[in-house]
Amino acid sequence: MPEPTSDVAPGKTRCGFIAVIGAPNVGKSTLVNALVGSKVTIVSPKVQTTRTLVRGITIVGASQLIFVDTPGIFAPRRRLERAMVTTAWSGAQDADLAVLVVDAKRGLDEETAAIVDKLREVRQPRTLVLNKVDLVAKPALLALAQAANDRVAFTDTFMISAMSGNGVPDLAERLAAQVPEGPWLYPEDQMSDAPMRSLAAEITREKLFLKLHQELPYRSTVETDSWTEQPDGSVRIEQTIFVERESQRKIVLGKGGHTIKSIGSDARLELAGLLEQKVHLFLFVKVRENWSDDPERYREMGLEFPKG
Ligand SMILES: Nc1nc2c(ncn2[C@@H]2O[C@H](COP(=O)(O)OP(=O)(O)OP(=O)(O)O)[C@@H](O)[C@H]2O)c(=O)[nH]1
Repeated sequence: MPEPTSDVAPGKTRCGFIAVIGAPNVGKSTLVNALVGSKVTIVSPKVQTTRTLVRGITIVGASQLIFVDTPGIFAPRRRLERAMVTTAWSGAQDADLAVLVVDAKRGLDEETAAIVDKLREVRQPRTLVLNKVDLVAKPALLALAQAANDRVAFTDTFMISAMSGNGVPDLAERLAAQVPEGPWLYPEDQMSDAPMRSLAAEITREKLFLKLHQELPYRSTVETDSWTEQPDGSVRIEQTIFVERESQRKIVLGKGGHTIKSIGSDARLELAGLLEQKVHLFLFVKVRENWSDDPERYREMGLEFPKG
C-alpha cells in the first residue's frame, strides 16, 4: 500500500477501493476503461481473459477511485480456475464498495443469479450495474433490475453502456460520493499501478489469443523477462510465452516462425503507441509442463494457490 500523497487537508478528500465483479464477458474491463479513460486492462471478445488484479485509478471531484478489476467469477473446475474465483471474491471483500456488473442481454441466468446470491455475504455497499443496455429494450431492463434487487438489496442500480460510455459519468459520481473520507493514496497522474511489465505481458497474451483462439488453451501465459531502456530512447522488451505441450509451441511459432512474428508485430505496435516510444520486442516460446500446478506461478500472478 503506497503512502498517502494528497496535500489537500484530510477530511476534504475521499478515497476508496472499488471491486468490479461479475460473470466472464459481462464488460467489467470495458467499464473500468470507460471510468478511468485509459487502457489499463485487456478487453477482448473471448471469455476469461483477465487473470491478474489490475487497478485503474481515477479522480472524480475530491474523490480518488481505485478500481480492482477482478478475474471473472464463474463455476471453477480446474485448480487455476479455483484460484481465480477465490481471489476475485477476496478482492470484493477487501474493497470499500462492490460493483456487480450484469450483462443486461444475458439477464439473470444461472451463473449470474449464483453471483448475486453470493453477494449477500459482502458487507460493503453494493451497486448493481446493468451493462450493454444498447442491446436491450427498456421494459426488460426494469424487470431485470427488479429481479436482481429482489434477490439481494442493492444500494443503487445503474443502467449503462460501458462501450458507448452512456451512464458511466453518473455511476462515477455516485461512487465518488460513497467512498470513505481520507487522503488520496496515489499521485494524481497515476492511472494504473499495474507494473508496465505485466501490462506488456497482457498485451502480448491478448494478441496471442486473438490470433490463436481456436487452437490454444487459455492456460498459456506470457511473462516479461527484461525491460531495458536504450540510450536512443527506445525500449527493448523480452518476453516468454509459456505453453504446456510441444505441439502448442509449434502452433505458436507457426510455419517458418510466421505466427509468432505476426503476434510480436501486433503487440509491438500497441506497446509503442501506449509507451509513446520505439519498442523492440523479442518473444520466446517455452514448454512448461503442468505449470498450472506450480504455486510459484500463482504468486507471480497475484493469485492465491488453492489447497487441494
Ligand atoms: N454491446 C455492448 N457490448 C459491450 C458493452 N460493454 C462491453 N461489451 C463487449 O462485451 C465483451 C466483453 O467485455 P470485457 O470488458 O472484456 O468483459 P469482462 O467482463 O472484463 O470479461 P472477462 O475479463 O473475461 O471477465 C467485449 O466484446 C466488449 O466489447 C456494451 O456496453 N455494449
